[in-house]
Amino acid sequence: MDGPPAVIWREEVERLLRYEDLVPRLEQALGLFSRRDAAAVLQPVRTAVPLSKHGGFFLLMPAYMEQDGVLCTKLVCAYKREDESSLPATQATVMLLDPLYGNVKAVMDGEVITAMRTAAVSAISAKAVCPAAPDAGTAPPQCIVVFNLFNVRLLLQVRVWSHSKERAESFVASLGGAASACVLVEAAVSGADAIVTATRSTEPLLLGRWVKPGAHVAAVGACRPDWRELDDRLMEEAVVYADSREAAMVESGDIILSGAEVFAELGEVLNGTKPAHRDKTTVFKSLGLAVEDAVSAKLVFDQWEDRTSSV
Ligand SMILES: NC(=O)C1=CN([C@@H]2O[C@H](COP(=O)(O)OP(=O)(O)OC[C@H]3O[C@@H](n4cnc5c(N)ncnc54)[C@H](O)[C@@H]3O)[C@@H](O)[C@H]2O)C=CC1
Ligand SMILES: O=C(O)C1=NCCCC1
Repeated sequence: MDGPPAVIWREEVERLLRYEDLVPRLEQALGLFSRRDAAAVLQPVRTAVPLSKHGGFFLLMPAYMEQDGVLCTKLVCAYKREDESSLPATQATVMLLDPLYGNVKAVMDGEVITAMRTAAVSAISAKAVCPAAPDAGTAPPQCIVVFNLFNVRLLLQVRVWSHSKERAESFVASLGGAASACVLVEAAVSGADAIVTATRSTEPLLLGRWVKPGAHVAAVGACRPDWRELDDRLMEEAVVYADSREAAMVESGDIILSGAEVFAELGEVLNGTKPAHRDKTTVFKSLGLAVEDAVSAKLVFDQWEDRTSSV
C-alpha cells in the first residue's frame, strides 16, 4: 500500500496494451455495465466542467468494479481547437486506485488508452450489428487505431476523408497504400458497409442520403449536447444503439437534437437481451465510458507488474 504510485507513460502503455487482450475485456465490461449490477460496475454519468475561456471541457470519469477490485478514474481535457494546432485536442490521464485502502497504485497515460479502447468499442459495435465483413469508409485521419483494428479484423477496403485534405493524404500515406483519400465525405462513404466518424465537427457532416441502407455507422465524435456529426435523416432512419443510455441523453447532440430513440445499449446486444438489427441501417453512438478505461488500465497495470516483478 505504501510508496508512490507507478507512473506508466505513453510508450510503455503502447507496449503493454494489446487489442487481443483488450477486445474481450471490453465486451465483458460493456455487458456488465448494461446489466446495471452495482457489484459488477458502478459508473455514474461523468462530470463535465466547461472550460469556456479555452473552448473546451474537463471530464471526470470514475468507475468502480467491486468484483474485480478495480477502482479507476480518468481526467480528460477536450478542446474544439478550431485551428489545426499541434496540441492534441484530447488530453487524458488515468489513475488506478486500490479500493481497499484508497491509495493510488498507478498514474498512466490516458491518450493511448482512450484511442485504443474507443477504436476497439467501435469495432465491437460493427462486429455486433454489421451484416457481414464491411467494406468501410473511415472519415478523418484520426482513426489510425480504428483502421488498424478494423483493417485487421473486418475490413477489405478503407476510404478516408478529413476536412484537411493534407491530413487525409498523410494518413493514407502512413498506411502504405492500404487505404485511399477522398476529397468529399460522400465519396468516402458511398456504398460503404461500415462508417466511422471521429471528428471535432459540431454540425452534421454525415448525411443520411449518402448512407447505404443496412450500413453501420460508429459515431465517435460530437460528445456534447450541442454538437452534431449525423443529420436528422440518418438519426430517424437508423436503429440507434449507444454505449450508455444515460450518457446519451445528457451528452449526445445527435440523439438529443434529433429526438431519436436509443433502441438499445451495445452491452444489451452483447448480453443477448436486445437484438442486433443486422438487416437495418444502424448507428452506434459512442460517448466513451469510464469502465472502458478501467479495464484498459487494469490490463496495463497487470502487465506492468508482471514485467517489473520478473526483472
Ligand atoms: N467516443 C469516445 O469514446 C471518444 C470521443 N472523442 C471525440 O472524438 C472526436 C475526435 O477526437 P480526437 O481524435 O482526439 O480529435 P482530433 O482533433 O485529433 O481529430 C479530430 C479530427 O476532426 C477534424 N475536424 C476538426 N474540425 C472539424 C469540422 N468542423 N468538420 C470536420 N472535421 C473536423 C480535425 O481535422 C481532425 O482530423 C472529438 O470530438 C472527441 O471529443 C475522443 C475520445 C474518445
Ligand atoms: O470517453 C472519453 O475519453 C471522451 N469522450 C468524449 C470526449 C473526449 C473524451
